[in-house]
Amino acid sequence: MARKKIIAGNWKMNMTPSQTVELINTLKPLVATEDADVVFCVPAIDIIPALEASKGSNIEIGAENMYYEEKGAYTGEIAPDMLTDVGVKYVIIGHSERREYFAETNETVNKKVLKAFEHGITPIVCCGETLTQREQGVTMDFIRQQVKIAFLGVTAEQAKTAVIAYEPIWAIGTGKTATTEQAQEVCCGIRKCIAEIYDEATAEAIRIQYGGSVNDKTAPELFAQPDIDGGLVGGAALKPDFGKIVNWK
Ligand SMILES: O=C[C@H](O)COP(=O)(O)O
Repeated sequence: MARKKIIAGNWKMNMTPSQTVELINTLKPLVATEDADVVFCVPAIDIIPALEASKGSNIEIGAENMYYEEKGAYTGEIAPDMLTDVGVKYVIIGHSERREYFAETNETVNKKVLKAFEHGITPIVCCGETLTQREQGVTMDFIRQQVKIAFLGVTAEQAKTAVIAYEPIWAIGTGKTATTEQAQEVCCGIRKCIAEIYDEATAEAIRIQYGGSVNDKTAPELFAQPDIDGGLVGGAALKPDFGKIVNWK
């Protein structure tokens, strides 16, 4: 069974609501395709204008984060119901920037992943090693731990619909893309890890993205790899070139 590619933009903390509308109007015709799922993960305040602006297009809107409680005294957080109420289908969980600057751990990532599934939101679960870990030769050990904890308590049926984003931290926003071989090797390792946790059918179904300085030049070779099912794109998702990344073939 061929997996449909999923190409997502992670806008991070960029774009005001009015800039959001402008950017989506520019990108809408450029990202039109039936070959891939196209997702724009945007800051919370941009979600509603993004949904409005993308109406009638193939663009799905995702959130960049979500809390794992239903509601209550959690100042500044966004509840899953708030996302589903307006039509959000995806949420990025455990991005390395959330782990580094906002103290997210494998355990909070797991709670958020479970909560996302409970609400029918597809989590894009991020993992990835630091440069030191790569140099120490522990890349796969580290990532396997991240993935195993993130998926604790997740059923095989749920896992089949999940998205994992492999993002080597040293390649994020640095202009240093992992080589195609490095990216394929880790994505293949993640798929094997999913097969160990669940079974071959789940491993075959789950979609694994690569992220880290993806651009329109590197995307075609990366996305042609057998275990790379698309990308999670930061900087290049804010430019018209994102259209070329989406239509990489
Ligand atoms: O989530 C996206 C990644 O952090 C990649 O960002 P980048 O494409 O700007 O390196």
